Amino acid sequence: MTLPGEDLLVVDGLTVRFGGLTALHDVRLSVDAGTVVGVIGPNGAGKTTLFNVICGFVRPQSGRVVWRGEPLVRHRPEHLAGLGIVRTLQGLGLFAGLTVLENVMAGAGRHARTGVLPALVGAGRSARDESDLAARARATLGELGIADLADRLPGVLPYGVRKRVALARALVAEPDLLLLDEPASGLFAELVELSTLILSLRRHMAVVLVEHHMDLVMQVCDRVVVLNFGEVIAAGTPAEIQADPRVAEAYLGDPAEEAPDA
Ligand SMILES: Nc1ncnc2c1ncn2[C@@H]1O[C@H](COP(=O)(O)OP(=O)(O)OP(=O)(O)O)[C@@H](O)[C@H]1O
Repeated sequence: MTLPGEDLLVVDGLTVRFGGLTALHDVRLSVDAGTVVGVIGPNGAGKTTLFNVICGFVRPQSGRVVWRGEPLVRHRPEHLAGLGIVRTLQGLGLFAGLTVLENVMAGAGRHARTGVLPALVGAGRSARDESDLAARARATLGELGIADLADRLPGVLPYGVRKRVALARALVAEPDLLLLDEPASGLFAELVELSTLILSLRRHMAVVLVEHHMDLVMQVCDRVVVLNFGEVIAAGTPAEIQADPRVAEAYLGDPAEEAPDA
């Protein structure tokens, strides 16, 4: 158990190159238990690459990811849930042939005693495990206001509801660190609820939030890290970031983006 205020995750001097392109250059950040850290920056700044390194999808040329004081060495995405780290995907990644409830149960991660495939069909879990997990999955759907949709297939549901299902699947794993990849995209009416939810998560886990929606970032984050062309150009509280001229300048170069003081 990591206590509030302790570094849960440290990203130390990460550099990632794709051919001649430097996607991340000497990136450092740390995430304390019980905090929400925002990672923002214009398109192509390196936010997704940073998540991909933390998750083990991309190997850095140099630098390291330290989890609970231990460097993650050759870790792979499938090991993450066992470590207590869960990521939501921009593309949602729900299983079309499984109900909402089954999709959420498939996220049980380190609490499932078996691998993903047996877990999907329920093999290898006792009836007791199965019913405990189903109860937890239903409770999580209830917290997100969609318990009544447990038996539906995700494909027939609106995008905003599918996003909640994907979030429920991440939360049912009870991670210590949740990597949230653009949770607000495609949501318009539900931003207040989303910010309330993210703030409530801090009681149980740390959150790293990649998000273009600046109102949400500024409302929910304890600290914000700003990437531009793969480098950290600013880090601080939301108020410090909003007042930082380097940040405004980075966004002004990209009129399609929403600047932090918008
Ligand atoms: N697999 C890859 N191969 C080559 N270049 C890549 C690869 N992944 C990312 N890049 C490049 O690395 C840079 C950083 O991309 P990344 O997707 O991390 O940025 P981002 O901040 O997440 O952008 P966005 O906000 O548009 O999602 C970009 O120039 C991108 O084109």
